[in-house]
Amino acid sequence: MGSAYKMIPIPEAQAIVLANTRPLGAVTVGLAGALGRVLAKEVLAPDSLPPFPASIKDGYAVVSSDGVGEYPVVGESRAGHLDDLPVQPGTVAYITTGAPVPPGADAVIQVEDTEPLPAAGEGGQRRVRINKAARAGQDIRPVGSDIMQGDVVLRAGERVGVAEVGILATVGAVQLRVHATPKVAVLSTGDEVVDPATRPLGPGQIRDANRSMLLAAAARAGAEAVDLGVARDTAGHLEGCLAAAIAQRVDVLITSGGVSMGDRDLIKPLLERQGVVHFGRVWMKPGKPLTFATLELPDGDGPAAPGRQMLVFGLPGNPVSSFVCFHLVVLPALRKMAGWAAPALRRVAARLAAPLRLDPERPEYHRCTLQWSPPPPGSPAAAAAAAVATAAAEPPSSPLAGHELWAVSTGNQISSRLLSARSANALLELPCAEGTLAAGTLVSALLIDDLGGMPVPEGGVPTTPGF
Ligand SMILES: Nc1nc2c(c(=O)[nH]1)N[C@H]1C(S)=C(S)[C@@H](COP(=O)(O)OP(=O)(O)OC[C@H]3O[C@@H](n4cnc5c(N)ncnc54)[C@H](O)[C@@H]3O)O[C@H]1N2
Ligand code: MOO
Repeated sequence: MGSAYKMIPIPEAQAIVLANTRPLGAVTVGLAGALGRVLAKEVLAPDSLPPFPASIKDGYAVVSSDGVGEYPVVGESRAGHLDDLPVQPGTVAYITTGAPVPPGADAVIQVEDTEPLPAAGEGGQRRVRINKAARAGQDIRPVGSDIMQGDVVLRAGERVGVAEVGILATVGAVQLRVHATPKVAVLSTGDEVVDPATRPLGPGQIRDANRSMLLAAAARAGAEAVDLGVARDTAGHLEGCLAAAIAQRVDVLITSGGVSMGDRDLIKPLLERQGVVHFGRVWMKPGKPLTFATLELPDGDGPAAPGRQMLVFGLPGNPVSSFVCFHLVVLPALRKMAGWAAPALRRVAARLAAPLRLDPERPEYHRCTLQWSPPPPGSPAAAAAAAVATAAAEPPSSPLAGHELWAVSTGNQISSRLLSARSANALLELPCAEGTLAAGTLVSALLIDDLGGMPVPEGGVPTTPGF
C-alpha cells in the first residue's frame, strides 16, 4: 500500500509553510516586555543625546585660547547639577565626567594635566595650574553627538536585543508597537505515551519526551506555549484535542506522532476532514511523514466576520524527527508570525571532523556541534592536517591561522535517539548519495542554537597578536 501523499523536497515544504504564514498584527508592550520582540513601528529620538555639551573627563572647563597658566576656579559643574556659571577668559570651572560644560568654556582639561594651587589668601578663591594647552572642543561631547533629536534609532522590523532595550530606554520609548507573538499549542499522541513523571513504566509505555521538548522550543522562540497533554489513538479523542486547540484560539498547533502509515496514524485523516493538508510527506531524514495543514476558522462574531487561521504541524513521533522538523519548518513560521523579515535558519559552512556516510535514499540533517578551533584533537581531520603541516615548511602567519568552524557529529543518528540532539548547535545538510564524505570536507550547516555557547577547544582560542 503506497502513501496518498507525494514526497516533496524540503525547500518546497518550507516555501509552502511560509506562503501560508502571515505576520501577526501589532500590539503595544512596555519596555520590560520588549526583549526578543520585533518592532512594528520605527522609534524616533525625541531629544538629543547628550542634551547639553557634556564633559568626557573629570577636570576643568577652560577657554582653550587661554593656554597653560594659573587660573581662579570660579565654580563647579557636576553631573546632574546645572550651575549657570559662565567661564570668562582667564578663569576655569571644576567639572566632572558627564556634567554640562558651562557657557564660555570650549574645552576640558583632564585633572591629570593640572595641579591644585593654594587658595589666594584666607578664604580666598580656589586656584589651579593648567599644565597643558587644550584645543577647542577637547574632551567635550557636543549636543547630539551620540543621538540627534529626530534620528530613527530603531527601524520597523528590527528585533529588540539587550543593546536595543538600552537604546529604547535612552530615548524614553517605554511603550512600543511590536508584532504579536504566536500562541502555540503542543499535543502528543499515542496510547503508549505517558507523563514524564511515570515511574516505573508499565508494559509497552514510554515517557512523553516530545511535549516537554516542543513546549520548550516554542517558548524559546518567544511563543506563548499551551500544553494540550496526550491524545489517545482514537479519532474521537484526537478530534476533541483539536477542538480544544481551536477553542483556545491558538495560532499554531503542533502534534507529534500518528502521521505515518499505521492503521492508528489518525492525524492526517483528521486534518483532511477539518482543513487543507498542504503536504504529508517530505523527502528528508529524519522527518519523512511531516505533515502541514491549515484550518480556516470562523472568528466567533457571526458568519460575516473575517475568519482566522490556525496552522497545524503534524510532526513525526520519533523524538529526533520532531526536534529536526520543529527547527526546519515550525520555527521559521513562528518567526514570520512574530515579524521576522528573514525567518529561515541561518546557514554557515563547516568542515567535517570525521568522515560521514551518506544516505542513498533521503537528504539527511545530521546533528552536530560546531566549534571554532583547529581540527579537533584526535579526529581524523586532525591527523590529516598534521600530515599536511609536516610537509609544509611555512610557519603559520598568526596564532589564529588554521582555526575554522569544525562540525563534530553527535554520534548515532537514528531518529529515536534524542541524545543525538544533545548539545547540537547545527544541522549538517548532507546530500542524498552513495558513499562517504571525507574528514575535512566543507559542508553547509543550519544553526539551531546560539554559537555563543559553543564548546571551547582545549587551550582556548588565541587572540589577535599583540592584543
Ligand atoms: N510503513 C511505514 N512505516 C513507517 C514509515 C513509513 O514510511 N512506512 N515511516 C517511518 C518514519 S520515517 C517515522 S519518522 C515514523 C513516524 O511515525 P509516526 O509519526 O506515526 O509516530 P508514531 O508511530 O506515533 O511514533 C514513532 C515512534 O516515536 C515514539 N513516540 C511517539 N510519540 C512520542 C513522544 N511524545 N515522546 C517520545 N517518543 C514518542 C513512539 O513510541 C514510536 O517509537 O514512522 C515510521 N514508520
Ligand atoms: O524520517 Mo523518520 O523521521 O526517519 O525517523
